[in-house]
Amino acid sequence: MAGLSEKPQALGIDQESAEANKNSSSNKKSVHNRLLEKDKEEGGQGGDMSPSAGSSIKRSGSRPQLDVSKAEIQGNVEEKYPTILLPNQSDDLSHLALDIGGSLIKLVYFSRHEDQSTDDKRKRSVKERLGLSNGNRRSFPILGGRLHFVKFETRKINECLDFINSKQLHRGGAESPYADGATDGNAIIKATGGGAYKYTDLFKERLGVSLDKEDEMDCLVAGANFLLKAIRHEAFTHMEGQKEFVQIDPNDLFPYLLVNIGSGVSMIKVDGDGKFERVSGTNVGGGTYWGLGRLLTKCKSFDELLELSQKGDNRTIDMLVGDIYGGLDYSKIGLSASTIASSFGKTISEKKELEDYRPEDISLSLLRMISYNIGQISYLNALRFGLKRIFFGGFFIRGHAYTMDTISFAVQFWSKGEAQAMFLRHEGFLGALGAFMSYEKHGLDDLMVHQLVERFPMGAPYTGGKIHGPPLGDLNEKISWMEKFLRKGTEITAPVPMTPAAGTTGLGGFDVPLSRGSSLRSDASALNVGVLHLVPTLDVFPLLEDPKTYEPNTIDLADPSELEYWFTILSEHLPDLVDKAVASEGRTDDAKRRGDAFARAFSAHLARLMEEPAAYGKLGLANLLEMREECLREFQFVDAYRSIKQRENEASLAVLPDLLMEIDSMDEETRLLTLIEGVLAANIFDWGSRACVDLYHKGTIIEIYRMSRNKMQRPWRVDDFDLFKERMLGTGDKKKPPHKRALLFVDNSGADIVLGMLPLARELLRRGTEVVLVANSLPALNDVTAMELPDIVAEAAKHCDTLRRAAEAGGLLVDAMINSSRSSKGKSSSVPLMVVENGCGSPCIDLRQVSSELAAAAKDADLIILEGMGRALHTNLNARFKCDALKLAMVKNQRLAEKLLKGNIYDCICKYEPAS
Ligand SMILES: CC(C)(COP(=O)(O)O)[C@@H](O)C(=O)NCCC(=O)O
Ligand SMILES: [Mn+2]
Repeated sequence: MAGLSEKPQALGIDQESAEANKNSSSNKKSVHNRLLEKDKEEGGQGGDMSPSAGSSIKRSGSRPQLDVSKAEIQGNVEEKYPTILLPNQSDDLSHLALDIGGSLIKLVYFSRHEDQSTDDKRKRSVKERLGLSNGNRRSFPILGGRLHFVKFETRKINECLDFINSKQLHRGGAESPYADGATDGNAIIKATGGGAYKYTDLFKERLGVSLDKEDEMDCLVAGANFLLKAIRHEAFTHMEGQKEFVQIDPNDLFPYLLVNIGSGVSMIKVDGDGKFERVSGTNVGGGTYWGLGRLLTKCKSFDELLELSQKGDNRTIDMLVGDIYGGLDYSKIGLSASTIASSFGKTISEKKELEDYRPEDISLSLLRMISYNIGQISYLNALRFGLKRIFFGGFFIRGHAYTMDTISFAVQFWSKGEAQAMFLRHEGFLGALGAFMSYEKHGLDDLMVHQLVERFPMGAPYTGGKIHGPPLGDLNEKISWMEKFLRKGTEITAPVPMTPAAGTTGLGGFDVPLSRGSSLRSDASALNVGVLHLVPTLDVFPLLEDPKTYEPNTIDLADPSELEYWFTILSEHLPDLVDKAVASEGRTDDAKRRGDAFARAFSAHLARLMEEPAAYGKLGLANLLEMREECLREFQFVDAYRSIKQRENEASLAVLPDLLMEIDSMDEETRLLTLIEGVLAANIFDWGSRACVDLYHKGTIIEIYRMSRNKMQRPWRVDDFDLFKERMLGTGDKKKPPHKRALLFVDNSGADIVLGMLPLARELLRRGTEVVLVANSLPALNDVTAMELPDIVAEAAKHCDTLRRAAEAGGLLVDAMINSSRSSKGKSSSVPLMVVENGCGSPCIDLRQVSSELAAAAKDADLIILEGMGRALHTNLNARFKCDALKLAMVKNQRLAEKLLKGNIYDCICKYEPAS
């Protein structure tokens, strides 16, 4: 019987190793503490502090056991064994794990991310004020680093060994001081898969490391559990060529069926972390497809066979219901004429030999037969155990659209639409990730979705679903690589047109899926796997009404026309952006070279995403805008709009006193309206909008600002001002208490912040509301950053007592006021003005991942004001909050104005939503 006799992958739970693991992790803490104590006794100099012989913990002998430089006590110093943070200690962290399969070697490795965040005065004062500490770092020693996913063909194992060696991954990474030293032969790498046994000697010989074998099934399940809980859109469905990402609630994940399709197939019922049972399997799997396919078609590789199937037509091989019923459906039992009645059934009744059949058709029939069979058995097992979800993984799938479609069809067909097959973006890395997680506790399994950010470095569009090439060491190598690729030809970078959404081929329930189009590069639909950044300081914004249903993006790029439009906009903006970026670095030759490489890299990302919009996961406009900024940073452009921002700040600060005087001469109601108008008008200074940039050639900053203010006519396109005014000023005798704390999500530098948001902040402060200015952590276009804001506030405060007192009270003016004759510090009765960073480096904001500073500041806030197109329109227009929310933006794009608001460019929105 299928799946029972041979058990090609009958890997059960290894009780003994599970026990050993349990013991070793419970021992770990005390050993660790003992080590610390011992180290303290010996003067804390580190040195050779390897655990005593006989310890159950296997540690690499190739690296020092403890590096206590810059050690810091965390948490309660009164505790007997306080946790000590060892920022330079890498021994705790194992850097590499492998899954060595028959055809592919998968690597997961960790690199420590240099903590570039500066602990400046602003940060320290915010931390003090909000009662923040670095506490969460201690429970996640691995955080603050990155996980990389790389694969090699097993037959080219030497390339893999070279890669490990060049990056010194077996010695703790190239940054480790021990990278160049000789190993003493005790270094250990966790590995799973058959190759962990087969290549033990080779690893020892070439790298001097031992492979510590981990059970394959343990690893698969651990990897799948981690991914499904920690990556927001890890799972997706695949029907008729369309991928749709599925949001899995980490608290409602279990039980599920994991179907791993390797050479054979394992079906695993997963009930929790480390709790699983292999409930079934089938010996008809990937090996069967490849083996039979090779014999029947003479193909030389699995990929070649798979590629052949894309051009096949299985009707020449398979016996369909219609073949039996004279072209008719067997409608009584619900079978259409095009349903496969018998795989390969047609070949029995014809006087044809193997050579008479097209290899393409054979490959397709075989692929459908096997995928269909696996889908059916999987569904029956899900039914047997009452499992709602089936996740498919394993090397057989390897992101192949047609395979996924066929499995999905089978599950849908047999379950009559009740069940759905799901696939995993990192499906190839489940085992390697699980092996990585089997190292002693490093906190990876405690990670939360919001602490992970996936980024796609410049190589992503080129590697696609393919095997990784040699490592690129530094920026110069990256640039040369880009240049080389451009010379080599365009076949890799050029977008491959998608097959138009054709109709079905008339094959009924198992029609050949659309993804079979021959014009589609075979791996084009495969998904990229990015680098996972583990960021301990990210949090979910606590004022979101429902984080589970929150969707940051307003624009749905699943709509092809939207996608094309925004891709064109971004491509057209590139030359100007490169020009600004190169200018920001003094137009040196080096900057020009980096500018070119950036333009190529970003264009390649765009081309890749045009080819496969889901290649990097769920795609929204915010992701594209952020990727552009990330790509600039990758080529070391730290702040492309630096000088523009400075110029605009200066010009605006010069007119601020006049503006404040004008505002102060107004009655309360006119003042509030003027302030809101001011914010909307000043939001015109946006270097990311093509129309605005064209406008800047037509006048000075102040002229444009005046023009914009003069055009502010109500009603605005969305106009809730009266509602907001009522909340702020009350009606008649009915006054409402002021808001306790307002979070102002500020946008652009120059007039936008100085003449728009600061005067509004001042009004709130005057009314007794604490104000928190929330600004970007990193530059994006001409957006003001949290680092820049204190100086701007200090300048503005020279013209305004309210701002000065509030800034002092908020600890913002420590430096600026040092020479002040006033000594009101500490005695001030003013409510404070603070600046917090938002955790982003993008013009948009995803409120599921904000800085812990912002999350802490939000706790006492009862009003939030989101300003600008990026934060209030592209993202968050539809977001609902637990507190009052005001969304203010000028729409600086004609199409968006038409589409979203049935309006015109330069229309404004003032959307007020009281707390629900
Ligand atoms: C990048 C932006 C979101 C920045 O807008 P902001 O948040 O500064 O108001 C916006 O400029 C934009 O959507 N630009 C692209 C569209 C265009 O050029 O028309
Ligand atoms: Mn902006």
